[in-house]
Amino acid sequence: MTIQISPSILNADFAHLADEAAAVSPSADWLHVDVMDNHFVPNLTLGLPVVESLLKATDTPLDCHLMIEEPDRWAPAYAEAGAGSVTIHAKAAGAPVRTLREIRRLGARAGLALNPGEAVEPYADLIGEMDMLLLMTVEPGFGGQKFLDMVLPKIRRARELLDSRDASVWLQVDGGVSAETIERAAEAGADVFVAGSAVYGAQDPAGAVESLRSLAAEASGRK
Ligand SMILES: O=C(CO)[C@@H](O)[C@H](O)COP(=O)(O)O
Repeated sequence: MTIQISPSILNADFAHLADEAAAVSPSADWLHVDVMDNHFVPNLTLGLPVVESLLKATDTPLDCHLMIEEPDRWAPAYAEAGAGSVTIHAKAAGAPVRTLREIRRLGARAGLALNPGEAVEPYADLIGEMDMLLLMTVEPGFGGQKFLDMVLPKIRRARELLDSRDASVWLQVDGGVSAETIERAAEAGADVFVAGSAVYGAQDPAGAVESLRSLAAEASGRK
């Protein structure tokens, strides 16, 4: 599995999203879009109209992370609009299997997300329904939080579980990922890294993406 970096635009300048996308586009594998509804998480960000505009403004595929209630109702529209990946939260979904299948049917990669305190084992039977498992390494809602080391054992368990069922499923981590923490997450088995402040807080966002990629590749022994 190759190392992939997905800069989070939560930490970008929302008044200049097209420019912010362009600032990482030579290096980033994805652009991570945090959709928050102020119900599932205590923050409100953006929704489908902004995603539709962003899709026209960049060639970098969008990795839409839905931190919303009723993802079963809303997720298909993001896939239909052209997002490359759509991730729903397991505990918010009433019918996760149906929704993951619908996301795939509409041509996007389907992701399932777990908060730091949620175990991975109850979702083992859903592995065949997903293209990516997202393990939050902070409580969802805000950028700039501290990486939670307590999630590392879960990353290791998830990696083993995924490899034993379907090694093609990506393992994403999101929250507090930086030059100081990415090696620990990569060693534990993550292969897709969301980074907000570590990229958009840097003088050279594209350079920061490349530095993170090198650190993760070195730590994991993968390219
Ligand atoms: O989903 C979230 C926060 O809920 C993340 O995507 C953050 O936007 C990541 O920001 P940093 O922790 O990297 O600053």
